[in-house]
Amino acid sequence: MPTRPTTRPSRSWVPMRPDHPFGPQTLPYGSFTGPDSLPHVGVAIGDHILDVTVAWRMLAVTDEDLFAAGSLDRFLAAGPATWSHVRTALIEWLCDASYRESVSPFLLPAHDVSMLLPFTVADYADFYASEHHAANLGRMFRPGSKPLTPNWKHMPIGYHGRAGTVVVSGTPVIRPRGQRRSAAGDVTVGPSLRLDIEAELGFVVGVPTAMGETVALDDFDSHVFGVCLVNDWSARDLQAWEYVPLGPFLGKSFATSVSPWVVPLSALRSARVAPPPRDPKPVPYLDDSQEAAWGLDVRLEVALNGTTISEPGFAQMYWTAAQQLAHMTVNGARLRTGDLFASGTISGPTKDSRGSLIELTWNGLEPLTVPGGRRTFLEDGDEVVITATAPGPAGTRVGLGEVRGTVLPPPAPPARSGAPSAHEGTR
Ligand SMILES: O=C(O)/C=C/C(=O)CC(=O)CC(=O)O
Ligand SMILES: [Ca+2]
Ligand SMILES: [Mg+2]
Repeated sequence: MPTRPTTRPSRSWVPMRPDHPFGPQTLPYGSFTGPDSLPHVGVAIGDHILDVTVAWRMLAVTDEDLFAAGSLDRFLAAGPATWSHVRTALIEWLCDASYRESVSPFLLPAHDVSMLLPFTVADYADFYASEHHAANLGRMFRPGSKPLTPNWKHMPIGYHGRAGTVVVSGTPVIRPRGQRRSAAGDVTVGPSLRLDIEAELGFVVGVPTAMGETVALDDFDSHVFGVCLVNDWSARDLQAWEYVPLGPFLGKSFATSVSPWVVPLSALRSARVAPPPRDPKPVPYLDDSQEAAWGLDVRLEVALNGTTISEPGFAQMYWTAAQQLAHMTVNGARLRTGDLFASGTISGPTKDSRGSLIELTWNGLEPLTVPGGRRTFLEDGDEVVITATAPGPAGTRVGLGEVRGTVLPPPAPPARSGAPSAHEGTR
């Protein structure tokens, strides 16, 4: 385990409450619509956003216009030396009061701006790294079999998702349509009747690899820039009918929401914790017993219509992000800047730490009561907000912000499908 740095980050001269999760210990990066209506890169500081696209041009003593395009893409690709150089400059600008006059003009009130998807999502993969979640889903999807499949403790199980439907927090989620099979065995087409959430962390790749290259466990920090929050919306009825034999397809490809802020790994050093013990010992490329292996003590909160329904903790995840990246590249598949891989649903051992509704309501048998009524799965109009924080240096908290989404009804089916009633089923 690496030692925890204990130096307190300097206070910022930007006015904010002292325990603000977006204090100078955090400095997450995002993209927003600037005053000129174009995308700009911003860094959150308290309740403000520093317009980095403009500030970098005016203040940085470098020719490199890293942030001109208004997305994080070029910065992500630039790699660890640049990430660290920029963070050092930002800390100086925002904590050294002698910069107040030169930097203040580039601060905007955060509530005035609209946030954009922070980077171009290249490939999107989603893992399944919580033992509690995997066992719960196994019990519900495969009753009569062992909860964990025989491969689960040998490799981080995952699937490739749909990068083009990754959306920024706040984007409405349209209830997906698709095939589902009733308990009686009838196959119908219609809006999902079992729309669910999955509370996850996403890891954002900056530095690419070439085809054939692999990323060893201890090379993780050379490639991965930071972390965001993910809600992997899931249509459980579509999923249950389609997933054998190739895994999730349309049940998870219609929308995946991410938080607008990407928190750099360097802000999460105080949140590193030892991963749980693994039994059996993983194969050599996944064996981190000789490495400075780490999980993250990120604590999430899931709210449905304004009421907290779960508080999952990331620290107990069985597989680490470094093991996931090593696994994802062991076959030589290349990484691209903007690859996003999510942890899998974060569920703990207790009922109030489960990261999906299918677990919280035990497959719909134990409804929850929230504003709006009793819920098993999501109704149209429901709003889900996932927030998270992690320990920062010297007693501070590092905020990961939030990922938010409201469910909208699907548009009417195309007219040429005729009278929908026979196959639409009912909601
Ligand atoms: O066990 C299954 O068949 C399905 C599991 C999931 O739906 C989980 C999934 O998408 C991965 C995760 O988020 O943990
Ligand atoms: Ca998932
Ligand atoms: Mg998804």
